[in-house]
Amino acid sequence: MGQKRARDPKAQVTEANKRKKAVKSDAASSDDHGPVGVENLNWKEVAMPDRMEDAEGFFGLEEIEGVDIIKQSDGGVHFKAKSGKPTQSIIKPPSEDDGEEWGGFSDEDSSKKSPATEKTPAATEVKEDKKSKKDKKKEQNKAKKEEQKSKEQKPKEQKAKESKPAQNQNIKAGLSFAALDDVEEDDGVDVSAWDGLNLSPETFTALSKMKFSSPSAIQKASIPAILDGHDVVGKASTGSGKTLAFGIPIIEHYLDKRGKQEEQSDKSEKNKTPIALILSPTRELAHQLGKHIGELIANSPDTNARIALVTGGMSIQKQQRQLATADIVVGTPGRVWEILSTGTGLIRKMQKIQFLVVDEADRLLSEGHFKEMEDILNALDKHQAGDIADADQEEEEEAPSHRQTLVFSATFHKDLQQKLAGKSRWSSGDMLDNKASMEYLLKKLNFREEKPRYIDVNPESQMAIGLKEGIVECPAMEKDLYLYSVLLYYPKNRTLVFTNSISAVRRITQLLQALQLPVFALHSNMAQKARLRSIERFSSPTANPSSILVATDVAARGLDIKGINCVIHYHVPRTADAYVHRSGRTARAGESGKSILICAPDEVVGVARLAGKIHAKKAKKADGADGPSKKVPLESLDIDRRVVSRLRPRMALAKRITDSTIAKEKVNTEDNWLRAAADDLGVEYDSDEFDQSKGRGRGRGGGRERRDKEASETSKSEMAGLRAELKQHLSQRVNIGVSEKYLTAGRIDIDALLRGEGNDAFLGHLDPLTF
Ligand SMILES: Nc1ncnc2c1ncn2[C@@H]1O[C@H](COP(=O)(O)OP(=O)(O)OP(=O)(O)O)[C@@H](O)[C@H]1O
Repeated sequence: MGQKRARDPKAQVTEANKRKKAVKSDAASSDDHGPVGVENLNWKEVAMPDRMEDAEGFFGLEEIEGVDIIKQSDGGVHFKAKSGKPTQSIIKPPSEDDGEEWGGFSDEDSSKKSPATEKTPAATEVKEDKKSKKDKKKEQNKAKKEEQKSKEQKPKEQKAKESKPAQNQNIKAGLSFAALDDVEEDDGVDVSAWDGLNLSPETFTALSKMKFSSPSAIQKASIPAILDGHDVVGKASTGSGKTLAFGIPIIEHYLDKRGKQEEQSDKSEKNKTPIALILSPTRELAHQLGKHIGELIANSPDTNARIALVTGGMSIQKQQRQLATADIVVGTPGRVWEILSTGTGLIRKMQKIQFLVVDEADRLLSEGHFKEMEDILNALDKHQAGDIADADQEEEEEAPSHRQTLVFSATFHKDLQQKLAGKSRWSSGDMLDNKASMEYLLKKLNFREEKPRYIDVNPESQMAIGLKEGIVECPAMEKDLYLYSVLLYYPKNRTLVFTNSISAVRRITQLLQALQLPVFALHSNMAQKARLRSIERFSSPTANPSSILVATDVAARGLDIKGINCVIHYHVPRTADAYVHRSGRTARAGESGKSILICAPDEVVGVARLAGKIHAKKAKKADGADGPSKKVPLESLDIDRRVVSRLRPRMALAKRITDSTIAKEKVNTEDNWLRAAADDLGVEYDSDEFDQSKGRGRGRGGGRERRDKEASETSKSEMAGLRAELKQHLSQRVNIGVSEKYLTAGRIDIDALLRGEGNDAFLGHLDPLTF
């Protein structure tokens, strides 16, 4: 099997590589050996940003330097290397032959392959004698490892050549371009800590290249159980590697299945069925899951598993095309169901999946996703279902599921946890309330085993080990000021600010922009491309290290952005789970991070209760006492009063600018709306008359309307004045008690100031916050 895999590299890409090899020697010697053809020029692949993966039909880009183009009298074009002789090639109109670069998503030439004899990975597999299966696999792995070792001893040059096909294959899979950078094979780390997990050499190589030297606790516990064919319910803290806990076994299954198909010469694209459906509650998370598993594939030699991303906000036709040849489908329930229900036979294909993964299960199985989840789960288990028309008419028939169901989250509320762990019985009854709906969906998951393996690697704490939690108390009307102060206290931190509403995201983003901070917004009313763009700008390694993302809870779950040092809860989260997930955007994968709640006095009691709930087990253990501890593990952070008072004038100006901009936008939108309505009714619209009639109405909201109106009436010159004044403030450091006349009077470390050390937002000594 190993040999076959070694032979498998895609002919197309190998061709391209051969071409490149020829080019390099041609180009290098063009001076000596005469002209080179257009296809033989020294083209270099251009690394594409991740978001290009969504560009319709855009496959890749190559560039070339140092070539002169000479026009001929017959209309042809010659090439000449700048320092060399003219070349002979003539640009031809594109012909079919020129299409060799384009592979798209159905790039394999299925006509060359023998017809498929689809072998469904059925429940019988799990009943196989596990011991003999394991022994067999161990032997295979040993052989494969030896083969891999001998490969690794090949000269570096040759290895580099071999790594190319894997790169291009993954471009075909439409995933992370970031992962496609050339990785030197000997750049990997020692991965012997993964030895006991019975993984393939391909996965070992990928883990080594990804520098994952050892499995996380959830990976160590879940991977063997999943490889052994069990249903698994996995609970582990945020950022602890749950994605690969199910991603690795899926890829292992793919490699296994591909091996079997190779043995049977069964490679038909047409009869291909996906092996896994991974459901996620948000689009961003689905993209990230695809990207993360895509990186594993990209780093795994000769592995060409294809991932289809099926989320809203993107072209449905493209997703349908991708889905037809996908090995792994990652999506949000709404769009997945939208595509499945188009009646093109996809349901029948999806019924053959080996893995159903429900990520962030407590969210997916609760309100909001009920209808689509129910539809998807029903469709997966319908007997002989072809398309939705058939499915609707058929009698619902329950059959034991052949697939494995994998359910993961950092939080499972108690009831769900007990049900999943098989500790309490399903109740039948009224399906209308939320709890009953969840129970109903749980039953619909249709585990293949009576009791799934329940793996909880952190029963005591849901929070990441490296996370510090703090609380800043402030007057209710001064949250903006305190938020700004905290941001200035931690100037070189990448910070995620959570609010409870879209309008707050908009307002705070504008406010911080007015204060010249590098800030981006994320909420569900933004267009999908804008959402992804915000995340990309915020998370890019080249982004400002002080970048701020202001978001609703759409960013609370699952998002894995490297280098977030600080999470600020501008609004107190509505539930304890939301607090856990929001805070979990920092201190990931063993890193450290801070989570800071900004609290008005009347929110403090609720916050203490919330924190007590989250830390109850840990506190109980520490105290050795019964019941929740009174000690709340949130550190109280004291913001220096001088800082607050010195920042007040800036904030007042920034607020006036922001309020006025927002009010103007609102008035314009309202005005446009009323004008359109008046047009529709065929009446004349008079804004003054309308304002007067509004003014006659009394009651709630009148004050705000008046304020909005006043703000919207700030003239252009007033706005310019406000902006100039604010600019003036922002051009100076915030002086916290230093005489600027006598800088050398001893209260300031001049050397440090000249070296640019310390917090350059302030002038004078500032005690750092206690964590
Ligand atoms: N074995 C490992 N060693 C080091 N880093 C790892 C390992 N496995 C995964 N990671 C990294 O850990 C980070 C978090 O992983 P992942 O997103 O899967 O966490 P999670 O448990 O799903 O978090 P959440 O609950 O927030 O969704 C990722 O950046 C991933 O690359």
